[in-house]
Amino acid sequence: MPVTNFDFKEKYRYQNGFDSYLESEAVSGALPIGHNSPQKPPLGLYAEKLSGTAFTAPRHENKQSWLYRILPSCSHPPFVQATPRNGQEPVLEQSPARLHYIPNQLRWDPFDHESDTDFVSGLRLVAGAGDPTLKQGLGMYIYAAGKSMSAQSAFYSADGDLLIVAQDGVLDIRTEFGWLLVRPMEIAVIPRGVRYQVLLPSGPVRGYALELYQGHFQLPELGPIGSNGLANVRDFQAPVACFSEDHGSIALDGPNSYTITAKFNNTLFETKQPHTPFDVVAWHGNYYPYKYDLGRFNTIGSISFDHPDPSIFTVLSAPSDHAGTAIADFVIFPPRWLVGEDTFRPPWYHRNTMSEFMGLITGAYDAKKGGKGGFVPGGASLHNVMSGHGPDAASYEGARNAELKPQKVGEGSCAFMFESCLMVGVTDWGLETCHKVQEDYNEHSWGGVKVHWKGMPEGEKGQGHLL
Ligand SMILES: O=C(O)Cc1cc(O)ccc1O
Ligand SMILES: [Fe+2]
Repeated sequence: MPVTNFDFKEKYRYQNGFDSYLESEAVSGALPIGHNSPQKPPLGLYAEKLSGTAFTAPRHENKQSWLYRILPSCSHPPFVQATPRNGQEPVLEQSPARLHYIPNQLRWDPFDHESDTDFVSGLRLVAGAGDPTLKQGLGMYIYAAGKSMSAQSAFYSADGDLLIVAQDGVLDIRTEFGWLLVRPMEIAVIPRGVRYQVLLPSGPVRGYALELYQGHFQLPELGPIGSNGLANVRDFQAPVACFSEDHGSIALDGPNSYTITAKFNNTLFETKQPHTPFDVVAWHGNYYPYKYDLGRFNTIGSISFDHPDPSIFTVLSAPSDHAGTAIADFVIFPPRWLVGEDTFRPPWYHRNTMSEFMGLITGAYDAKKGGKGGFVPGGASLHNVMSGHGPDAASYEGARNAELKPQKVGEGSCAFMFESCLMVGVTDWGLETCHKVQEDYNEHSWGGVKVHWKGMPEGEKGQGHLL
């Protein structure tokens, strides 16, 4: 029987901090002191470095971790392209030629739960931009899984960092660095290359994910807000080291074999090895998986007038090379007080040079009706570059006529947005195969917008500027 070092009370201990330099050892003395790679690391472990940036990246960007493990991760036979399992395959196709770039506003009904998939086979690329081979762009996913990944398996992506937004069901994520329990209203980030396994302790799961092909998520600058607010550094949680001792002694295809699946240029490859990939006894570094509870977000807004830009609700931001312009911002709309005087309080009508993919974790969104055919938990919308959008007609009329008392909006609800500076293409799956696109989205939302124009003031009638 494989031996693991955790007792269940200890399993979900975390270390706190964002982009911190952390260290953790499951057995005391496993971390070398004053060295990264001694001639013989403690306890007979191998030292292995995991780089999340170029060796020469500037210090403030540099990301790496040192793992002290029973066997190095290279000890496996060559990868071969994975064959479909029970016809259940993830939908990952992202060649720009296969994506549909369309200016229409799109909205999806809640995506289906699935029973036969695990986290990997249940990944569906809905939309994306760029190319993982060039380390440019991003992919936007829905996941729906009904089964845990096999205890003898692990997955990693060479394509990017994966931000997971849990919408329904609990994910128990075993990583090389230790465990993360991710519940609805929590998010997790699994950096490029980190091996992990997703277990479902309480049944089927569904949620959203964003894969970032370039750079890493950062906390947004706070500017005049000051040194606290929005997502605070100490509320990000990283695992503690936790390992299995199953270093294997039987044949590669024997019952004790571990399957490692790699996502490499949006194609899955597999290999089998006799030893567990979860054999990291200790680690130190600033390149690690982490989770964050969205309930801890310190929401900030206007206390005078006007509706501010949604950038004040940014949890994490992945910048492009151009200051202030993100490849991906992860933005949430949590419960908050609105007090603006003489203000139209919901989002204004707008067109944006950025593209906006939105999802709803729970509850309702203040600019859109819920219910059948509306914006519903587990569904999504996409307002691409310069596609006009804003409150649906009923929400507009409601807010236009509302008495402007202090009002708590979004109680018990949370919508989110993946906002990108890139034009986003939609996959065949997102447009056709999923059968969730709402054909009447425009009509349903804006078909009923009324004319409120009062006509030319008396003295102006008949003037030449009306053509
Ligand atoms: O379109 C949306 O619903 C998202 C959004 C919200 C907001 O408060 C301001 C701008 C914006 O794009
Ligand atoms: Fe918008």
